Amino acid sequence: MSRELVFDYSKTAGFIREEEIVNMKKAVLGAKEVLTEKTGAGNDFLGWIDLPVDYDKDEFDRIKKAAEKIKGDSDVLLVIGIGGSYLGARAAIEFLSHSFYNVLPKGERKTPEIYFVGNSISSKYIKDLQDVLEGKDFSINIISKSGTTTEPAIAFRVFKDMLIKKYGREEANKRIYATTDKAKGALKNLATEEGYESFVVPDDVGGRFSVLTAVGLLPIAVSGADIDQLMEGAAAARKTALEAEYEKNPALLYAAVRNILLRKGKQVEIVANYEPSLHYVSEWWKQLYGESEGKDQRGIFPAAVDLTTDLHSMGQFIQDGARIMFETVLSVEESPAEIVLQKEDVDTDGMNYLAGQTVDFVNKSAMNGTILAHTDGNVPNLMVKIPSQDAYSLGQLFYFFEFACGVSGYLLGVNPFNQPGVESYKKNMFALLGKPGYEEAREALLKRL
Ligand SMILES: O=P(O)(O)OC[C@H]1O[C@H](O)[C@H](O)[C@@H](O)[C@@H]1O
Repeated sequence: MSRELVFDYSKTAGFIREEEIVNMKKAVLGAKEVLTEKTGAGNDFLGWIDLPVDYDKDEFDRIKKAAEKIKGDSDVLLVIGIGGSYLGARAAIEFLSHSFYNVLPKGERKTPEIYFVGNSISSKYIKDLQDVLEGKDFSINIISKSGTTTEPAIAFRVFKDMLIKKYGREEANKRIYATTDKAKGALKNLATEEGYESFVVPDDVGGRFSVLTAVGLLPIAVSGADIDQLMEGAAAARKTALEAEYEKNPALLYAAVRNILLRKGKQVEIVANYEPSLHYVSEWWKQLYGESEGKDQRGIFPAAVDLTTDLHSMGQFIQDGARIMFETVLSVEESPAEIVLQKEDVDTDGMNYLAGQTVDFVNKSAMNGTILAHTDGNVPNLMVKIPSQDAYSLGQLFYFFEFACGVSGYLLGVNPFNQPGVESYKKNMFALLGKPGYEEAREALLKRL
């Protein structure tokens, strides 16, 4: 079986004519050139394009060493970050690891349980996590490119304090790993002062494009996943994205098709998976496309469903509600597990007709049936075929989506690499929190509350 990721838009027939794809070629190749020649808006944030082949090898080795240390001295790794500083790692770890922490697959070495915190400001969540840590050895990976984001900074205060109480400051500092800017920001200053081992988020890589830097790689390595394979998969997808002709280039075709659909009024893209372990891949994708394209009153709204689960809740709307969406299915071609259904003596539940079939056959039948039902219901369908649930395939998937996102953003006419809109809530929050310098805004807001 081929190891290459496949983009299949054959189920858009009836919505898009092949001629329309041909007509987009010039614009897509133009957008690709703007991206790769670095002549467009946001061109100081394109470090991710060459990351899979041009990364800091010394740091990569340090990441592996740090991961080994954490595996050796910690039952738990806390990953503190938000947005692009946690979604990629979480997507990868859930995609690649066992679904549960309380069992150990045969022959596998126990790796630390990994919990994400700092991605919300929930007292209950923090307290519950403190309960989990009771009596356990743990380390912290605090991740913030800016080093000043409120949510992770709050969580870091709480868990750093817990770490120091448990181990004393000196040992605690050896259990803290800071991934941040190479020179600036509050976190960098703290890391320097306290002597935390530090990893760098390169200046020219924005948060949502940073999964293949230390941001993603350290937690992913701690989970036991193969980060060499991840980078190799990404390098393969990079080669295809840069070199393959338009007609055979998954990233370029995906960018073309979604922009054609948008221009036909399809303003929502629903990414659909059929594996619970892909839930956070969809979340990562939502940030990538939402922050990159949703600006200047433009963009496709990125949504996601977990199927078949959500067919029993959102399925009605997708099939029959306002016709504003298209669907992009993430299909894992080969399931890593095989469960065969057994025949029962008395067929009370009427399921004996499936005896001898695998659960994955049922899943794929549900998927194929749903795709046809949704296209019958006027929801154009795109498909991203992921060869298998391994690090190489995931590396390809990450890169494919990133490259397509850059091209798609330029096709749309926006700067795909900034996120000015995110600041608005922060300003209000700082004012309400009483942060120095926000006094005037505070007065104005309090009147409105
Ligand atoms: O890594 P940080 O600087 O803490 O940023 C974390 C996240 O929050 C910001 O507000 C941005 O909207 C995201 O793009 C970013 O990934």
